[in-house]
Formats: sequence, C-alpha cells, structure tokens
Amino acid sequence: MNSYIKPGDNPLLTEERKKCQFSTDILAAFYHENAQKIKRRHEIYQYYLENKELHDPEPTEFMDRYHRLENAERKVSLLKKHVKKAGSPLGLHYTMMIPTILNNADDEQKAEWLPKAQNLEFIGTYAQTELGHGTNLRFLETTATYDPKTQEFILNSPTTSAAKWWPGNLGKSSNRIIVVARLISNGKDYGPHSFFVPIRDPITHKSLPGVTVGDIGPKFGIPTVDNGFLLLNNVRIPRRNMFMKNAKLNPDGTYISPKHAKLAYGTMVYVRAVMIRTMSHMLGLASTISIRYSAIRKQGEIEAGKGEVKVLEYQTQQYRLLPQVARAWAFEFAGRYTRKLYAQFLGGDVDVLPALHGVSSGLKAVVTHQTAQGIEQCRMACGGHGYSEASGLPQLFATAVAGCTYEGENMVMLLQSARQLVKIASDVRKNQKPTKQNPVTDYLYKTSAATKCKIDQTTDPDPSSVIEAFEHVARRLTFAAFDKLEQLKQRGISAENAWVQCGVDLRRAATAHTRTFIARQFSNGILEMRDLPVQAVLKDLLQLYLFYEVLECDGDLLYDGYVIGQQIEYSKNNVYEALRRLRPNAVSIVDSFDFNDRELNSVLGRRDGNVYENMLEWAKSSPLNKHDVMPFHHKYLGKMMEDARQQSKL
Ligand SMILES: CCCCCCCCCCCC(=O)SCCNC(=O)CCNC(=O)[C@H](O)C(C)(C)COP(=O)(O)OP(=O)(O)OC[C@H]1O[C@@H](n2cnc3c(N)ncnc32)[C@H](O)[C@@H]1OP(=O)(O)O
Ligand SMILES: Cc1cc2nc3c(=O)[nH]c(=O)nc-3n(C[C@H](O)[C@H](O)[C@H](O)COP(=O)(O)OP(=O)(O)OC[C@H]3O[C@@H](n4cnc5c(N)ncnc54)[C@H](O)[C@@H]3O)c2cc1C
Repeated sequence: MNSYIKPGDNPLLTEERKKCQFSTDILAAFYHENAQKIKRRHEIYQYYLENKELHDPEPTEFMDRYHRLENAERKVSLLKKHVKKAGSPLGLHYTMMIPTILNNADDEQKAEWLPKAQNLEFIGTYAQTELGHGTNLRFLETTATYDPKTQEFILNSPTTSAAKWWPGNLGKSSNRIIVVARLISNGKDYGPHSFFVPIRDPITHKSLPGVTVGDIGPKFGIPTVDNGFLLLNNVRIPRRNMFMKNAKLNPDGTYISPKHAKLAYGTMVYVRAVMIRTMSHMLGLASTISIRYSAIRKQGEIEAGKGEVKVLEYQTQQYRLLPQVARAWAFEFAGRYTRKLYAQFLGGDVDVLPALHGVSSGLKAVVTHQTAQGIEQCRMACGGHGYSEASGLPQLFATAVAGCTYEGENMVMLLQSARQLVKIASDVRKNQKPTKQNPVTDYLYKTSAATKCKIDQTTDPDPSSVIEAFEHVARRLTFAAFDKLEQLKQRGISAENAWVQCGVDLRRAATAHTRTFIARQFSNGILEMRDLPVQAVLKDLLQLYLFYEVLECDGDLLYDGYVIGQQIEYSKNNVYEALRRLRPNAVSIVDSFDFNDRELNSVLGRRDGNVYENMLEWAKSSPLNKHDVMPFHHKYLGKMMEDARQQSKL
C-alpha cells in the first residue's frame, strides 16, 4: 500500500516499502489536510519537472550569494507566470506584507494595495526591527512625524541604531515596504505604528531620495534572502499611508486609539501562528532524508558473519530519528489549533487576541527550538554525509534555527506566555473563576485530580495519563513561580525586578505549559482518523511522542513524587515498544509526508534511494573539479613543496 515504489529504485528502499502495512496516500492526505492538496502538490511538482527553466543551472550549494540571489529572483519571476505562491525573494511579501494589509489596512487602503500586492505589481517586506532594537518594540527609534499643513508624515531614522536591520528581502528586492515607526502628532508620541513606504522607484528600482538601503551581508543561513538595512532621511508619505484599520489619524492630526492596544502586533501573531506548520514541514523533511538514508546505509554487523545491517536496525538510530517524525506530526496538529484561532481573530473576534498571543508565543518558542534540535539530530545520525551540503541538512538546519530568533526571540516569547500563566495563578489564588473558557489554560484552575500518576505497565497506554502528568508539572511550576514572585514582592522588591529574578522559573513553567498543549492537540488530532491501519500508525507515533516527552521531563515528574521510578521505567519501555512497532513502517511513514525531491533538495533523501552514484555525480559537479590541478597550485603549495625538496638536497 505504498504508492512511492518505482522501477529502478534502490532495492534496499523498495524492500522497506514492500513491508508497508497501511495506505501512504491516506496518511499523506491526513498530514496535508486533504487529498485535494496532495493532488495539487503532485501537479505542481510534475509541472516543475516538465519546465526545465524552473530548475537550478547547477546545485545551488556551489553558487556564491550573488548568483544564488540572481537564481532565486529568476525562478521567482518565472514562478509568477506559473503558480500563485512564489519563492524566497518574495518570502516576506507573502508572509508579512500581505497579512499586514489584510490585518491593518482599512477598506479603502485594502482596495488600493491588496490587489497590487497579490498581483505582484510591487514587492514588500515588514521593516520593524532596528540595529538597536528588535525585542523591545516600545523603544523603536524610527519616527513618523505628522505635518498637518501638507497632511504628510515625515519619516526619519534619528540615529544609526535606528536603522531598520534584518527585514527579509529589504536589501535588494523590495520597493514598497511596511515601516514600523513612532507616530508623532501635535507633539505627542503615540508609539510604534505601521506605515506603507515606497523606498525604490517602481520602474528603475533605484532607491528614492532620502532612502539608504542595502543588504546586511552573509548570515548563518538563508543565503537567498537579501535581509537588509534601511535609513530614512526626511522621507515624506501621505497621511493615508499610515495603516488605519485599527489606530487612525485625522487630517488635523488628532489620533484615534485602536480597540485593542496590541492590534498593531497582529502580523507578528499571524506569522507565529502559521510558522508552526512550516516548522513541522522542516522536521518532516529532515526525518524523511535521514530515515530513507538510514534504510539504505549499511554499516557494521550485529552478528558476526551475518553481513552488515542497515543503520536503521540500531535501536539508538531509531531513538534519534523516529521521535522527530512524531514531533513533526505533533506540531502539525498544534499549528492547526493556532491557525484556527488566528482565523477567528481575523474574522473580527478581537477578544481572542490575548489567548492567541499566549498560546502562539509559547508554541513558537518550543516548536522552533525542538525543530532545530531535531534537524541537527537527523543530520548527526547520517554520519559524514549528513555534514555534506549534498544531504540538504546543514541548510535546512540553518533555515529552521533562524525561527528561534525571528518573530520574537524564543526566551522573550516564553516569558510572554508566562505572563498569561501568572495572571491565571493570581486568579486561582484569589479563588476567581476564568472569565471565559479557554481549553488551553482551563486545567490551571483545577487542582491535580490524582495525587499519583496513572502511568502503568500496559500494552495500550492511555494518553490521558500522560497529559494529566504534564498538566500536573505545568501547574506545579506555574504556581511555584507565582509564589516566588509574591514572596519577592513581599520582601519589597519591585514587581519588575521580581519578574526578572524569576525569569528562569517562568520560562520553565511556560515550556511545561506548552508541552501540555501540544500533547493534547496531538492526542485529540488523531481521533479524526477512521482508517484502522493508519490509525494504528498514528497511535504508535502518539505513544512515542508522549513517552519520549515523559523521559525529557522525568525530573519534574519525580520531583514531588507524583511519578515514581517504576513509572519512568514503564515509560521507557513504552518508547522502546513504539520504536519496535514503528520500525517496519518507518520509510513508508516518512514517504507519507509526501515531500518531493525538489523540496528535499537532498542526495541522501532522494525518493529512489540511489545515493552513492548520485553523491559522486554531485561531488563531480563541483566547480573545483573543473580543474585537475588548481590554477594557483604551483604558485603556492607546488612551489612550497619544490622549495622543500630543493632544501633537502642541500
Ligand atoms: C509562513 C511563515 C514561514 C516563516 C517565514 C518567516 C520569515 C521571517 C519573518 C521574520 C519577521 C520578523 O522577525 S518581524 C519582527 C518580529 N519582532 C518581534 O516579534 C518583536 C518581539 N517583541 C514583541 O512582540 C513585544 O515587544 C513584546 C510582546 C515582547 C512586548 O511588547 P510590549 O508592548 O512591551 O508588551 P508587554 O509590556 O510585554 O505586555 C503588555 C501586554 O500586552 C500583551 N501583548 C503583548 N504582545 C501582544 C500581542 N502580540 N498580542 C496580544 N497581546 C499582546 C501582553 O500579553 C501584556 O498583556 P497583560 O499581561 O498586561 O494582560
Ligand atoms: C533570519 C532573520 C530574519 C528576520 N526577518 C525580519 C523581518 O523580516 N522583519 C523584521 O522586522 N525583523 C526581522 N528579523 C529580526 C528579528 O525579529 C529580531 O532579531 C528578533 O526580534 C530579536 O531581536 P534582536 O535581534 O534585536 O535581539 P534583542 O532584542 O537584542 O535580544 C537579544 C537577546 O537578549 C535577550 N533578551 C532581550 N529582551 C529580553 C527580555 N525582555 N527578557 C529576557 N531576555 C531578553 C534574549 O536572550 C535575546 O536573544 C529577522 C531576524 C532573523 C535572524
């Protein structure tokens, strides 16, 4: 029932696929939400295969940044002709420019800007972070001073540290951007607001008067994105270029406050809510690459004389890789929840914003961190070839790990999530009931139902016993942090300083709370699956996820005796049992992520498993190998060795 088998595939991979005990098509449709999306994915891939102009002229790993950016822009300009969604030089256009217009533009502005943005008549980005400030938005320095005489804003970067710094596609691609600047009107500073600012001529693409813009240089990864810098010197824009759906400014300069103080932060909440799926996909890509490769890589005999085995036979290899598959599924289910909540907010339910901010902050931090860790684990589990750019894993890691920083640095986001927990703890301590139902936090109002955990020795462990254990830990850590805050304040320490002195405890509580949320979403998410063989695979993945997480937080569980050592032993056995049950289907489970060879961009993870011959082809295509002897060899090493030989004759 594995539809990924094709003639000419590596027989070691085919034998894996022949063991498949479920429908990969059904599991793939469940992961991507429906069969129609799978069909569309295959159409796009087929179209890509048929249109050679969409292919890279050579492996991009061998290109310098200049040619990588040029190649990316070339493909994007072609993609516009072919498919709606485009690639990296438009990344920020789709993930932030358009959502900001949807989120912050009033109807008239939407009518003017949205069609042009969707039709790619301009390219935009979201320029908020400055050289001197990224987290602390209240201290952003760029100013937008209103001139009622001309009904214009004058934008300025008052200092060097006010330079916008990092926005993706700002350096060379974008020409109409969102600038987040302090709104100053009639001498009053209203703090950061969003403005629609042309920075390059629409025809010549030259930077406009008063605009200094460029690329910030090479980064840890993501070489095809021109993250840029921007300095503004008395750049004038019409009053109506301030996004006015939420806050407004009248022609005479009077300010009208938004319904909710944080509506201006909506785009960031949007990206945090939707990037969870992107992270799930990245972890799915890495586990596809590493599990396919582990199924064809033979190394070492288990029993002497019986021949080398696939490294996937080692329990340690399964323990390194299969939990990443389980987490990719867990993050997909968690991301569905935050996307649904965001849709509710975008539909006009502003009241949902605090809950959405609370859950998306913690989720973004935990998911990006575990995704990056997981990709690195997959890379390391592929030995030397995992370290080669041919594997696709180094670039995948470098791209994913940026998610720990952008859209709100992870530590800061966990502390934002902790704000919500502390407020609830305060309510509980005052015996106040929740003002409105929130399935994510309601458990905090309950005392731990059982004083003892229900994890026991069984072949069919009950997920609720683990979720209750996670709730117990999150509650304990939340109230411990809250009580410590209160004690510090009672000793006369300010609330702000108490908060800083409890930072690590607060971060731990937020992490435990987020773990509980993800586990619950995963457990609920698989209930929709009606096909029994697929349901069995999902139950094994859930079991692996839950008990792997138990082992990750065993100290917190044992801390107050809620769990005893024997139950940790049961949990280990549940992990090993899940690995054993998942092993025969491992390749088919990652096949069901349905990532094609273009998305995988990996010699190790190719669908056909023909790694070695393609590894050699890949290496031979390196520009270095156009020369048998490098042109500079005799100038340096050759001369050095010749001199040494002459020297030794003396
Ligand atoms: C497809 C993708 C692929 C992925 C592709 C993506 C490509 C890359 C995109 C990267 C783009 C970027 O990085 S764009 C730049 C991203 N930058 C950031 O995310 C900046 C992070 N910093 C912030 O968001 C803010 O400074 C905070 C939240 C840390 C602090 O804000 P603040 O205004 O000082 O608020 P603070 O005092 O902490 O809290 C006051 C009250 O406001 C609430 N509050 C704070 N923020 C929010 C919020 N957003 N929504 C609701 N409520 C909020 C708090 O809960 C609190 O409520 P109460 O407790 O009082 O009730
Ligand atoms: C690849 C990439 C793409 C990006 N794209 C964009 C973009 O398109 N648009 C845009 O506007 N920005 C973008 N950014 C910028 C990004 O949003 C910021 O880097 C991020 O918000 C963190 O801000 P910062 O870098 O100034 O770090 P800082 O805010 O200086 O934080 C540095 C460190 O200090 C600590 N810290 C800071 N504040 C606190 C606190 N309150 N409590 C505890 N610890 C704290 C944290 O450990 C943090 O890591 C991008 C960044 C990257 C790496």
